[in-house]
Amino acid sequence: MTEETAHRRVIRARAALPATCVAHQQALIRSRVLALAPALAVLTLAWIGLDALVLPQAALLLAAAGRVVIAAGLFALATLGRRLPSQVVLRLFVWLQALGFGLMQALLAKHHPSSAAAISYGLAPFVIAAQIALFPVSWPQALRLGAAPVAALVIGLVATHMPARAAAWSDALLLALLLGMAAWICEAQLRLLVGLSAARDDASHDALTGLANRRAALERLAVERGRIARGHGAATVLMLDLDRFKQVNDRYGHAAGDRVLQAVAEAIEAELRGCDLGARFGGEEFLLILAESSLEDAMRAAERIRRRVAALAIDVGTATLSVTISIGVARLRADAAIEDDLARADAALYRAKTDGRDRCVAAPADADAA
Ligand SMILES: Nc1nc2c(ncn2[C@@H]2O[C@H](COP(=O)(O)OP(=O)(O)OP(=O)(O)O)[C@@H](O)[C@H]2O)c(=O)[nH]1
Repeated sequence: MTEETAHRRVIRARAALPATCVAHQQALIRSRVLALAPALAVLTLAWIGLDALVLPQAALLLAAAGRVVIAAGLFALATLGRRLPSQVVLRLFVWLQALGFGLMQALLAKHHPSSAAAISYGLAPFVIAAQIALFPVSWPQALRLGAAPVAALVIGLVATHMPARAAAWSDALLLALLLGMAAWICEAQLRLLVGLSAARDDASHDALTGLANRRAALERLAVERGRIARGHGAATVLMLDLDRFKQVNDRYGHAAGDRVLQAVAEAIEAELRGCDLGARFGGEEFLLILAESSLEDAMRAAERIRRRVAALAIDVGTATLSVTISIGVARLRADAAIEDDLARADAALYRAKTDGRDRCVAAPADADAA
């Protein structure tokens, strides 16, 4: 199963989980398993020292061999986990421990009955249940993961012939309680993550148009400029402004103006590639950052956007409106401040306005150099 498929499954299971949140969730799950697995492997090996204090020689050999196998599995998971979907990594993590320690207890019970209940093995289901609580997954997912410690407990109880005893029922009850609490904590973590993702989204997006906001655009400009300064590629900025937009507000009202801004934003978005960024930079001003594009590429893109917007028929309830835009285009330069390049794009936009609007103009220095 690919990471993409695993993502889709999670989204289906939790319809409200936004895609950005799923990415954070997957990253958290993976990083926690990759941090825990080697630590548990070392602890598992170190426990052989304690086994030596309480187990007879023959049982000790079996226990040590089992612990080495489990630790090797955990180390392997820590190494290979980066290449597997994080949901798979998490399932392997809990089932490896559950089956490993459960089978260990069963083997010890078979060959060395008095050693079976000795230190640690009986604790494994409870420790695994507590570990599940460390992951931000939905409560149904947490309960499904809970099948692993339940299996470990059943194997242990059957192997030590305890099912009929009161202690077995209290173990089962304790495990159910722990799993319920783990599921609750998992769900709480997931909700926190959803809230955090939404807050991050709000901080970087414009609420009206859904485009990036000014802050996100400035951050992206700094990244692009850094790339250019290191000699990687070229980038351009497009400063875009609606023509005579005040008249739209004055004639049709602010709500109609907002609808126009949304329609223009959609048109812009439709023309951008995945590597570009479209941002609402001010009231009716947009800033587009085109990655890996020369001035000629940018002028072609600007013209496409201008034509697309001019062709819009925007239904604002009381009327269907057409609007035009003017665009100033400038290259990002390695040896200039970002503010200077923005000022050049702005100057080109001003030229487009004074030349009659509904047109694209390249910044003078770029046009000369091109
Ligand atoms: N509906 C709406 N209007 C906005 C928003 N932000 C800014 N505006 C309006 O955008 C208009 C900008 O008008 P001006 O700067 O005079 O420019 P213009 O009418 O577009 O004229 P030119 O740019 O010269 O073509 C003002 O009426 C602002 O109130 C917004 O979020 N929603």
